[in-house]
Amino acid sequence: MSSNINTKTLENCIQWAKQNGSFVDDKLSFKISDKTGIKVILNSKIDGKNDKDLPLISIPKELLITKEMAETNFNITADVMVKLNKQISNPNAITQLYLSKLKFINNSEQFFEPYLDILSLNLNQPYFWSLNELDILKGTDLLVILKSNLIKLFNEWTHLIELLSIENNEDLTALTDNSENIINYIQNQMNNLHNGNIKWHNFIAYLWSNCIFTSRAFPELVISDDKVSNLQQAFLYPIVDLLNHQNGQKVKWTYLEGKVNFISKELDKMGANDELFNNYGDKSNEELLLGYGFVQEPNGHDNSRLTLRLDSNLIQSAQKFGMKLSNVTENGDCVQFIISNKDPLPRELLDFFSFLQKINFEKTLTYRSTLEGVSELYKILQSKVDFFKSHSKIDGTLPHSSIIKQYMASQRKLYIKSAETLQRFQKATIKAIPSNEVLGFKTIFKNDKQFANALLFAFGITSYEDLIRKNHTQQALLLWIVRASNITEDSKKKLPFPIPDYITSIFKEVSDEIVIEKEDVLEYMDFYKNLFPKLSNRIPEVFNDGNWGIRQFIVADTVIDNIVWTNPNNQEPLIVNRIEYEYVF
Ligand SMILES: C[S@@+](CC[C@H](N)C(=O)[O-])C[C@H]1O[C@@H](n2cnc3c(N)ncnc32)[C@H](O)[C@@H]1O
Repeated sequence: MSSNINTKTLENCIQWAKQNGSFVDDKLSFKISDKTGIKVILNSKIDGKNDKDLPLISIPKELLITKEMAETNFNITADVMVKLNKQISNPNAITQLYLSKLKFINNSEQFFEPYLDILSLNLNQPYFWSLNELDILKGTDLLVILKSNLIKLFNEWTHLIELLSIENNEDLTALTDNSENIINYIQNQMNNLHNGNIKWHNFIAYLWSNCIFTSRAFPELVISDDKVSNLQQAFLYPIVDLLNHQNGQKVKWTYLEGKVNFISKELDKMGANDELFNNYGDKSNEELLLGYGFVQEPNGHDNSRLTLRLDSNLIQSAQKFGMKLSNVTENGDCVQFIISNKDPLPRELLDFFSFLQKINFEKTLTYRSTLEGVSELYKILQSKVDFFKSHSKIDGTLPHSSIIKQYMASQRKLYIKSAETLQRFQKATIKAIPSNEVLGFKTIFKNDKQFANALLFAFGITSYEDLIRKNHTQQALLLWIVRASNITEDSKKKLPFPIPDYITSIFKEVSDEIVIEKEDVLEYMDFYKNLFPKLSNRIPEVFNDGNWGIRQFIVADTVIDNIVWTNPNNQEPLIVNRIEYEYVF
């Protein structure tokens, strides 16, 4: 973390806290590091505190920066308060504005000055990244959320200064609801911000305050029991906010006799020079990056949003069909699924993709629609893996290149995990189909010798593998489906293998319902003329037994749409009965 803080400002802040009634364990030292800014280190092992819940740091309430103080400072009347609550949903808005006032009005008499001095002007959240760096985020949800947060924050600030009748000298009308303009404004203000050369009521000051809050504030609930109506309401907690975060750390924040205490339950495992950590909560890398400007790797709490933009009618019909869709965007044309380390392949996502592949003949989700959905979903997950891979190859000299790379790598890892889980799901689903409800084309080729031999003449293929290699599977499948449709009770008995009844009955069903247009016939003409009457003349025992007219092939094609799924791993078509799919994972 780049920082404009030095050892002296840090030391002043600790002294200020101690002189004003704080307790800081003697065995804690405060250091500044290049990577993570200020951090807290153990000088030596701390005994006797772990089991007894004895605090390492205790801060009197007077040193906290709270909403109550902000309201007193701005003289908020009951009338304004009602309007504030109505127009601004962020319960910390007024406290953030108060923090800007404290930080950017130069006043060395100010009680909080030693604390304000350790709040860096140089923050790492992506809002402050260069245009080149933001450009790399194009196509990620991170950038979408960053932009929408900026729009919300700008509106919040506009309402706030209007309601409090604060005069602002900037003309920022062009920034309303325009994230590009807000981003350009931030870029133009960066130097001024870093030099502290801004007015406390400017939007850039408010953005800074907001980022200080998201990265350092503690929930008000710690100090006010159940009096807080909004769980997001927060306060600044000097000294304890110098602790960095590590996932999984066992810590406690307590409030006793007017002091807020920090307790660590990790001391037994720690010794001299170990860093003492806080725990900011179970956060994904996206939340950490936007809120705090860093990511954790590995991060068991990581997740990614898979956003699909679709026709809103389709989303509605999925819901009507009974699909559970927890995240549909307000305008109804986007649906989102959370891919997480704990659940890399949500059931909701699998079912939704099965629904998307369902055809009208299917009244339920079937094994076929589910497997077809798996194939489509796999392509999307793979394209995500490729996207995050190509986006991690970036210019290493950019100031935040290493954070960006870590973020892209962690997103990629999630999608790899999701795609691998999907492969396992596909295997399990194929295995779960009852054996009498599925027939693989490889088995057909092996059992129906007469047909397999006929293919040698039709396409010059010598084996099943040759058929796949020469890409004649679809044509061979069409021929075989027509053959199956021509099997009569009599000819059935002569075959050395059984043809499942569902194939013939679905063929009949499609044949009865299908309406064939002239265009359909034209589409099949070339294929048909290439093979017939050549095949019926040469191998009449196969291709002249029953009806081999062109209509049969048009029907067979629809039958394939109904009951065939081709495994993309080995190109084998599976003919699956139209039965309801059961989740087996
Ligand atoms: C509450 S402050 C902690 C003290 C902070 N290091 C400072 O210099 O004041 C939170 C900020 O510390 C940094 N930070 C905390 N934990 C970190 C971690 N595990 N890795 C990298 N940076 C971290 C981030 O910049 C974050 O916004």
